[in-house]
Amino acid sequence: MAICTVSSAHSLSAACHVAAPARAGQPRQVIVFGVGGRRARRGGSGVTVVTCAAAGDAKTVVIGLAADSGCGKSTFMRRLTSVFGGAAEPPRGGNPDSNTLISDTTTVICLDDYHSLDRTGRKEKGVTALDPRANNFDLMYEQVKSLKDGVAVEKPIYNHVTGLLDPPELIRPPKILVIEGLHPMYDSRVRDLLDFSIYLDISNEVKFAWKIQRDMAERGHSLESIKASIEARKPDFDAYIDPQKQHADAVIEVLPTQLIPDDNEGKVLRVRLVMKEGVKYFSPVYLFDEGSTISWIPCGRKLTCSYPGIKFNYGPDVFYGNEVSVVEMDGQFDRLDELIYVESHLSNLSTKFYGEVTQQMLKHADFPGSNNGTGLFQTIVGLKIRDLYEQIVAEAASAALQAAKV
Ligand SMILES: Nc1ncnc2c1ncn2[C@@H]1O[C@H](COP(=O)(O)OP(=O)(O)OP(=O)(O)O)[C@@H](O)[C@H]1O
Ligand SMILES: O=C(CO)[C@H](O)[C@H](O)COP(=O)(O)O
Repeated sequence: MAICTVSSAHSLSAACHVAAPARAGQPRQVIVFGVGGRRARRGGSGVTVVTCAAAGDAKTVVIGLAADSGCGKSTFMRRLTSVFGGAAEPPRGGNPDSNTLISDTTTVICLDDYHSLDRTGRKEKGVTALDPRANNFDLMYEQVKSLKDGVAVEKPIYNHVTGLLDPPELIRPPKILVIEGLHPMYDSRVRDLLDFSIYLDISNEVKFAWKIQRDMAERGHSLESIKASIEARKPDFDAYIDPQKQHADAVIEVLPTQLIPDDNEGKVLRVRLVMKEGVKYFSPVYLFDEGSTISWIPCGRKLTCSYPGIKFNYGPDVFYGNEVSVVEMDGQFDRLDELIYVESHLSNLSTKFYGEVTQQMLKHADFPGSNNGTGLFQTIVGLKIRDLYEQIVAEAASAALQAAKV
């Protein structure tokens, strides 16, 4: 057991580095005397015991998922956690309005919890939740860093029911931490902590159609109020949220179909999976032949398609100055069990067995987007994240073995 003093209650992870040199296979405990910080000000003793990870332990892998509200983040998270098995649930016995979801492998935290202004505060100051001034990026950085370093944190909770900031909840370092919300890639310090980042890019037309579906059909909002809310958010969305996509390792773009001329129903979608080249532990998926440019209509004997059919495109491209590979699917599946035919023509899927993508899609056939490219590409990215995690763990284990030999 080592002893040290830190200048802020949020620097607990630093204590692990200064007080006890890491040894392979040996977790260490450090007693920390905090000389300031919130914990001490709240009347706490200022003394904390921190358990630090052993050298060679895989650090928490951190994934960032950015998107506007109502753009499918929760649906994507359900697909991702399902890839690892086990159900994701809010912290047991905690705040019923917690935004956190915990499963055996993953903890998903919602960055709305780092709003520094509550609903009334934003109204008084005339700022939206998308505005960086309504969010505490220092705390976001410190807590994500602590979790990545293997140290538990007391994370605030933004209560969407009351619009207030509730007392914090304890978050322990998981194997995989997903930070989802409006700003996972906005602050460069937080961005640098991410092992992989995804941006869900929903075009305005489609966002509007989904908002109507949820907020009008399911929540009783009027068409006018939905339009007004989208319009009110747009300037801040364009200024602070949308630019984050240039930093993403994978972008899922959701656009209106090009198979139906002047379609304005927004039911059939064209979805593009844009994958950055050269990202550590991530190799882009391809269709038929890596690096080539391909247009493929799979409809016919092996894939049933009704109007307007299905079209895939694949090829290299440049996205915000970065080399990327893009797989695109326009249209929707009639029969999900036939998806295996499409899956067998895609390579680098990081599946563990033949047909795993199809199996995952069939398992969640009731999730929104299961009959089109949104569900398909979210599932594929979920498998890629599992693969990335397994590579990082294997590398850490091999480093620990090396260290033990030395
Ligand atoms: N792939 C999809 N295809 C069709 N509709 C979708 C799709 N994904 C989401 N939706 C629609 O958008 C709504 C919001 O989805 P979801 O709850 O996953 O988004 P969210 O980003 O987590 O939202 P919020 O941040 O507001 O909680 C769903 O109720 C559904 O109507
Ligand atoms: O953009 C959002 C992310 O979910 C919300 O609008 C923001 O968190 C504010 O929430 P609420 O409208 O419940 O006060």
